[in-house]
Amino acid sequence: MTTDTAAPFSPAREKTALAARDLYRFFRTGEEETLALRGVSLQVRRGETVAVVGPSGSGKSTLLACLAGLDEPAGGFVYVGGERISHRPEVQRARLRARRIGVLLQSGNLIAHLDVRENIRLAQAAAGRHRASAAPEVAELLDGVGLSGRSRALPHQLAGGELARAGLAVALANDPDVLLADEPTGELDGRTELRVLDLLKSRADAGRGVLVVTHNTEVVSFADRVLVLRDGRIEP
Ligand SMILES: Nc1ncnc2c1ncn2[C@@H]1O[C@H](COP(=O)(O)OP(=O)(O)OP(=O)(O)O)[C@@H](O)[C@H]1O
Repeated sequence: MTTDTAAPFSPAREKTALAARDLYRFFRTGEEETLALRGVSLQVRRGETVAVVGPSGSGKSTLLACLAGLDEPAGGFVYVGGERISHRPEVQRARLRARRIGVLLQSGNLIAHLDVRENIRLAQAAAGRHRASAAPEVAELLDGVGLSGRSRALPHQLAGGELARAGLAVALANDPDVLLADEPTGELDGRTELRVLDLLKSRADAGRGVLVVTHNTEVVSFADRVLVLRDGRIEP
């Protein structure tokens, strides 16, 4: 493993929103070792939506966590917007993530005691003043996800679909280069699902990258490319 800052491949900033090369991730539980990722390479170009599908246990959540810099791969690299996020101290990964990546996990990304507006502002503050000043307005973000009028609601006051959309607004709070989402349409009714898919599409149309992990066939058919993960590898 090298920690060289020079790009070992060509995650050209102008074309590539996200690039991963040769990602390996092991888990050890007692005597048992699980190889969750076995050499995963992928790119998400600017303007592109990529869906990752695969059976349970194939490594999708592990991959998403490594791409987001929430987890460190044992080997390989992740670049976002041309900057390496893997193999950096946690504090640097968090800063880079706040500035460049929107992450929507199924576990949610909202702070329970803050209302929706405060959650968005917190995400913007985490990216620093410079970035926040260029970030979308709270009202614009909420309008985009169809939650105008819910800005003062606390997470526990939101229904499942509203919660998912509030999470999406937080993930988009800093106009990220790339949006990484785990089942973004998981709990949505048909109409809201279409709205979220439109929003993801408009992210890509605006030159950002979108990568979604999903089992939903609507989401799969809307993606520009589909990657199948099986036993920690992308199928050729
Ligand atoms: N913290 C952990 N400790 C031990 N093993 C783990 C850990 N996290 C994941 N694994 C193992 O790594 C493999 C990949 O898990 P992962 O959760 O990434 O799969 P997945 O495709 O997201 O599954 P699902 O669709 O069920 O969420 C599985 O065998 C899982 O048991």
